[in-house]
Amino acid sequence: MKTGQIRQSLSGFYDVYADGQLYRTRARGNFRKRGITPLVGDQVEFDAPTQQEGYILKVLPRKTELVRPPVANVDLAIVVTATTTQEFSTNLLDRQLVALEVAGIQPVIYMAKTDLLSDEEFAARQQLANDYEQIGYQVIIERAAFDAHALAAVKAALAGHVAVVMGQTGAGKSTLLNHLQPGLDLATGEISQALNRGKHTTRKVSLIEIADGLVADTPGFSSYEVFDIAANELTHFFPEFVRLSVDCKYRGCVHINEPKCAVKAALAAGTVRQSRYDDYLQFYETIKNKKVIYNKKK
Ligand SMILES: Nc1nc2c(ncn2[C@@H]2O[C@H](COP(=O)(O)OP(=O)(O)OP(=O)(O)O)[C@@H](O)[C@H]2O)c(=O)[nH]1
Ligand SMILES: [Zn+2]
Repeated sequence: MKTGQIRQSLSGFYDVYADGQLYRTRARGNFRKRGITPLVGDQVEFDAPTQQEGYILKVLPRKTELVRPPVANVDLAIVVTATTTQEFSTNLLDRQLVALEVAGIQPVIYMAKTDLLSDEEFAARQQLANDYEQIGYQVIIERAAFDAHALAAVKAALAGHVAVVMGQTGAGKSTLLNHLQPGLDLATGEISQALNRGKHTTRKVSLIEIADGLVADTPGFSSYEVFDIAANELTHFFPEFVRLSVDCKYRGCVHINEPKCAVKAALAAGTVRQSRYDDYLQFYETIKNKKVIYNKKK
């Protein structure tokens, strides 16, 4: 028996990487009955008499599980964010960041399309990037799109991680992936369409090695409309609020109507970004109004 990682899945076959090579395997017959679908990214135990005829015996517990793309154990997401005025919104960025925080996936923000900005607009985006770095997020922003600096920064961020590239339709996900892996030849502007054809579309999903990391070759995207959390938990997914809230007077303070709230004090002092607080309030209301049922997974 060997242990390895599924690097590609295609029509019932799973290519498992172990000891420097790939083994083509299938899932055991009883997996389907038990409702187990191996995913790319899974760590598995398998038997393989030859490199062409292996069987997956067991899927080891997953750290994370994404639906789009269907990849397990992703621990990092490159959030491709188009910076042009028409496309950029802090609200969308914050929604993506909260969704990733909830999923337990570390975000890295990649500011795309900076070449389309005026110097003034670029300076404003740099300021914004600074604010997000203060919060604790890594932000990659370069004046020239896809120059050596920007790509080197992305590669360095990927090291040691299983990553996925995400972002809005048209943000530049495929373009970034193509730059990271020349030869990948993802059709730009077509990925979302392909994904939208329906959940039954069987797409090949692979993890590709880039520098010292692994990246899903299929970008992910989502509307990030609802978070699977209760409104009073939302504060846990704003890292700057987490740090401040130890000084809120009330335990469990949600920083809205409570007196002596450290988050509101920081907001008044200008150390918390107004747009972050506004987005927090909006998400809070959305979660409340949708009466999202809190179903804790563990
Ligand atoms: N000028 C400029 N154009 C870019 C940049 N990144 C992407 N684009 C263009 O923006 C359009 C959309 O880029 P894609 O890479 O297809 O975007 P995507 O996020 O993969 O989009 P979907 O597949 O629809 O989800 C394409 O026409 C790209 O050429 C950039 O950094 N600068
Ligand atoms: Zn508070």
